[in-house]
Amino acid sequence: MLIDGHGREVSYLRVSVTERCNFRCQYCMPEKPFSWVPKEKLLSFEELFLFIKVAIDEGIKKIRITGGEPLLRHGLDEFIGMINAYKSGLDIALTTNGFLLADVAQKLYDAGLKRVNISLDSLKPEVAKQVAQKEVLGRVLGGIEAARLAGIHVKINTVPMRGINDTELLDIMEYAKARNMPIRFIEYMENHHANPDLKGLKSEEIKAIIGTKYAFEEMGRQGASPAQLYRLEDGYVFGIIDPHKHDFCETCNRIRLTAEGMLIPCLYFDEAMSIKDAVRKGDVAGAAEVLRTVLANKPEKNRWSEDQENQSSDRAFYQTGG
Ligand SMILES: Nc1nc2c(ncn2[C@@H]2O[C@H](COP(=O)(O)OP(=O)(O)OP(=O)(O)O)[C@@H](O)[C@H]2O)c(=O)[nH]1
Ligand SMILES: C[S@@+](CC[C@H](N)C(=O)[O-])C[C@H]1O[C@@H](n2cnc3c(N)ncnc32)[C@H](O)[C@@H]1O
Ligand code: SF4
Ligand code: SF4
Repeated sequence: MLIDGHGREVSYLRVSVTERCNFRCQYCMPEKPFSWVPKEKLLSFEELFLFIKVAIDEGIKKIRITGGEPLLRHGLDEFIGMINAYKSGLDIALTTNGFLLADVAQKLYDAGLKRVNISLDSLKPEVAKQVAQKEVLGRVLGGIEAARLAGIHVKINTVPMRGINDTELLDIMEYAKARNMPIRFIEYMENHHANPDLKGLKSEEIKAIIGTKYAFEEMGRQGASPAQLYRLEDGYVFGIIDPHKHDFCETCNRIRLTAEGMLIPCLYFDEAMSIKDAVRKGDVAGAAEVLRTVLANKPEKNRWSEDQENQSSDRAFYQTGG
């Protein structure tokens, strides 16, 4: 079992397999970065897998593949197959923008992927284009349908933004509800890489919008999940991820690994330690040592939750994987 310096059990590893992306979302990567990490600095799937095995042996039970856009990396199905074959009963999931999903959904399912979280910020082609700065909606919706058809459990992620998609939150929720897919509204997390003019909606505002049409009751948070859950009268459950609240980090159970091998203890802060040397030498004990050190130094909470206005993180979401 992995316990961090604040006594929290850490059992969830998020692995970013690339920082590159085919979208330029306003809240994440509105402009192409000055340079990408050169290929030789990225860890191969074999190197990532070496660390993942160490992490599983130490107590990781849930692994989420993310990015950048993870489906840009070729052979992702084989990578998932490797993890799936290593230990039974792991919760293996993917977070994707869905654009490239339709063609690979069945292969991913066959490799062992049972859950996918797909970002959907609008059901209007022109608004989706405004957010991602590319014509995307048709392919994203196609990806969602293909994943469902393949038998993958789909969850929708939506970032509510003032003046962009705030009039559509009910429609997006109803789209998810009609397909029996859970939805999470994610509060925009201020970061220095995003469009500086962007304003996110806070949890109270999101609830007020849903409340104009539906009555719902608060269910609290489930286990270590960051989402606050709400149940409509007909039983449908929606969630809000609210990192600006103080209680959000109390049950944090996760760490993040980037495509170049930086192990990140918290999404907000810049601190990280590299596992690259250890895995490139095949040094299992060294990799386990880095893991323990990072856990010992995991921050108690982020700074989005502090009372000052405009707390903004230096971390790029496309590098950490969100
Ligand atoms: N601040 C903060 N935000 C998080 C954290 N984990 C997830 N989020 C936010 O929630 C978004 C959605 O997360 P997903 O990638 O769908 O993963 P998840 O919420 O762990 O998904 P499930 O496994 O389905 O519960 C992330 O991209 C972040 O924006 C966290 O530890 N801290
Ligand atoms: C960084 S993306 C990576 C995976 C994939 N490209 C995608 O968009 O789903 C993971 C998640 O982070 C969320 N995200 C990115 N930047 C964010 C921000 N500034 N605030 C809140 N959520 C953000 C996205 O909406 C997405 O659900
Ligand atoms: S949120 Fe995902 S899809 Fe959008 S730019 Fe970031 S990594 Fe790409
Ligand atoms: S912000 Fe940091 S401490 Fe809080 S839940 Fe996310 S990773 Fe954990």
